[in-house]
Amino acid sequence: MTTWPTAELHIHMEGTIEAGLLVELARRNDVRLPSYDPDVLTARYDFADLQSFLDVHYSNLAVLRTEQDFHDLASAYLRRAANAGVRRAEIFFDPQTHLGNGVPFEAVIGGFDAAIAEATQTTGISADLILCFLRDLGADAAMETLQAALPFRDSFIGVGLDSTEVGYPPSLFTEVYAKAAAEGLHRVAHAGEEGGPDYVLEALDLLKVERIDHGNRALEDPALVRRLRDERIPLTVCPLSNVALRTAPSDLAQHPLGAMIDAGLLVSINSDDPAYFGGDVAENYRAIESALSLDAAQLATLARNSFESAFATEHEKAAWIAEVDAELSKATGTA
Ligand SMILES: Nc1ncnc2[nH]cnc12
Ligand SMILES: [Zn+2]
Repeated sequence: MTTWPTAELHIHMEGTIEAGLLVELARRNDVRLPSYDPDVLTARYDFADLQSFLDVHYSNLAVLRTEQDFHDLASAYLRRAANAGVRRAEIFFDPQTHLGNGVPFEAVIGGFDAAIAEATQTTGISADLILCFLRDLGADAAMETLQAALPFRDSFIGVGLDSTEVGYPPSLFTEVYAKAAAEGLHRVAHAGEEGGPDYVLEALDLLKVERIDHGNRALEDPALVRRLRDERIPLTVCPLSNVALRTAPSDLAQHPLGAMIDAGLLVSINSDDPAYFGGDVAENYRAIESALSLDAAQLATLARNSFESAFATEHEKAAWIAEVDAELSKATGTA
């Protein structure tokens, strides 16, 4: 099977913490875990919904204490990503979680920045950070976080919105996103993962986002689907995440990606929190390929979509898209 060159645009750095590293960091920092056996920890990753995942996820993040920890987390992800075909990664991080754990911004950003610079040197991967606000902590906390982050403005390219969705609509964050736009930051938001199509509309109209993370429930509103198609608004879709969090049917063949492709939407394939949901981005491509019986041309379109949706230069995107085209020629024997 082909490993497609891709951009990974929906990936939470904290959600890449494999159980082995989790245990290593817990021992390093003397933090209690329910078990110190990575297999036992992984076996407990069985989620009823988004919130039940978030509870485990945030609790695990107590193991991240020092700049070295953040460096090691990012290095491990970037190495795996490069092996999974990722040429460009736009990586979410949740500073509020770490600030709440008493870790200074400098340690988080310092560790991530160093790891990204090293990975770019060794693997050629291109990567940038997107600072996410935890929507359940509210708009005032988000604004404070943005202000606290501005001294590190050069270390991230945009802002996002994640965590518990239902009950925390995008409209709450209008002012924060306006401030981010004024600072020249890109804007994305999780919407339509558990929340309805109205959350997607608010993210577009009030937050002026450039991409929607997930967006599955947009399909419930035909006028919104037409708008997403006509305006080529990217959706960063996460198939294995949706199955693991039960926001899509357990049979991947029923995943809304098929309908999104049929509707002509600008969809890309992503892993979300690969340490918890059973696969990296390449495994998401493979799972979707077999569940939806996609052919090489359709997979190449998904890969091209990911680059088209990325916050990179047109020159970089064209080079990556040429790699996809070369891979397609190889896969179809037309090289
Ligand atoms: N899938 C997801 N939805 C919302 N917040 C998240 N944080 C990490 N993964 C998330
Ligand atoms: Zn996500």
